[in-house]
Amino acid sequence: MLLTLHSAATPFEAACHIPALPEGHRARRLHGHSFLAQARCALPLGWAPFKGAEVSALRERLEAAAAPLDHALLNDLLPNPTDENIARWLQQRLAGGDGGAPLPGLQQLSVYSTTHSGVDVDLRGRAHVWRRYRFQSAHWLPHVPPGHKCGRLHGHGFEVIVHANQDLGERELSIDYDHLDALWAPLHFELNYRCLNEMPGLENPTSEMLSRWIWERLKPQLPELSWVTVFETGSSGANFDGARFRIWKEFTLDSAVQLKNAPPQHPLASVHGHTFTLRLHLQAELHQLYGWAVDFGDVKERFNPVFKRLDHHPLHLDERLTDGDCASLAAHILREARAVLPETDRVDLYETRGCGAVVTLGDTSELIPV
Ligand SMILES: Nc1nc2c(c(=O)[nH]1)N=C([C@H](O)[C@H](O)COP(=O)(O)OP(=O)(O)OP(=O)(O)O)CN2
Repeated sequence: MLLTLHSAATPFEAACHIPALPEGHRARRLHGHSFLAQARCALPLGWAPFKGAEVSALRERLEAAAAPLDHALLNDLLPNPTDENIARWLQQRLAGGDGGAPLPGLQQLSVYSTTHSGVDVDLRGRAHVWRRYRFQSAHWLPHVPPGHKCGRLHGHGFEVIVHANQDLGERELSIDYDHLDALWAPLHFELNYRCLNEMPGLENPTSEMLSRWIWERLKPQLPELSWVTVFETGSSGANFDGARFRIWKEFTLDSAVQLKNAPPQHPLASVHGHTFTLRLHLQAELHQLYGWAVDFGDVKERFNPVFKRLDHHPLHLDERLTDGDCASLAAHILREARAVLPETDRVDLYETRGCGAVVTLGDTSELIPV
């Protein structure tokens, strides 16, 4: 069954200190962040003023709920303004606690205090904490067909996101990211400024193999670990959750749109455009020899005809598209992608950071931070 989640995000600038942390901890001191709050919702039909206005209406609702946080001292509103507590506070306001209309279908509320850390609270109230790390390494893929560019020694600025579900363990990770940093530090030491192929267990260092290698090292010490994300490049990567691998490839689409159902004076009724961020997600068994689910290069090549029909085009003039809103476009892209890449089970499409839609045939738990 196809599930559509609409997504909206709003930034806010705020000061805070966290008295619940131990004496001497840096975050007990007054400090500040450029935060981002993001809501993902399975909105019922008819919730927005017109079909296609879901993202803008959701953004307005989220902005209203988050307004008191902007340029504020968060401790005036919350005694311990951790990312998790801010997310729960926003969740409660979106449920009608701020006097506004209760937001239906809220699946996930995320708060990121930085671009490298954040917390997602799901509809059952479970907190998922994530933290992003980087390392600089070389590798080559020894089993790829002759002439494949990844068979040559090359390198990447790899990024890893460690995702933890607090329900799986005892710790309140969202209050103190230092525990994750301490567990990551020896892995960073092993991986950074190295050639990955020389490391035991990484003789074929695809993103998939690397995500499993990291999982196997972290999980015994971090029962909360729920999955590991490896970004091999800015546009491609893999997730491993202890059982299955998922990969994604990201594209940018620069296209014009116009919403069919917008009333004449509404801004969305005029021809406008976006640099869309499009992410295709695929699930497949690992190839025995290559050690990957699907080659990122193949994803790009097989998807290219679909991409070319959408990129630098006026999408509102394309008769195959029902409308130009993110959810309609993402549903169309998922259909077209599956015709050439049947392993595709999800499409994320954002018109601006955090604002867009996720259309999926699979589960939505593995949401990668925007
Ligand atoms: N499923 C996988 N496919 C590929 C992997 C991998 O680990 N898993 N690795 C590679 C190469 O190492 C390559 O460096 C990365 O591939 P790709 O995303 O194609 O890299 P680009 O940055 O060159 O992508 P562009 O979109 O063309 O810029 C290959 N495949």
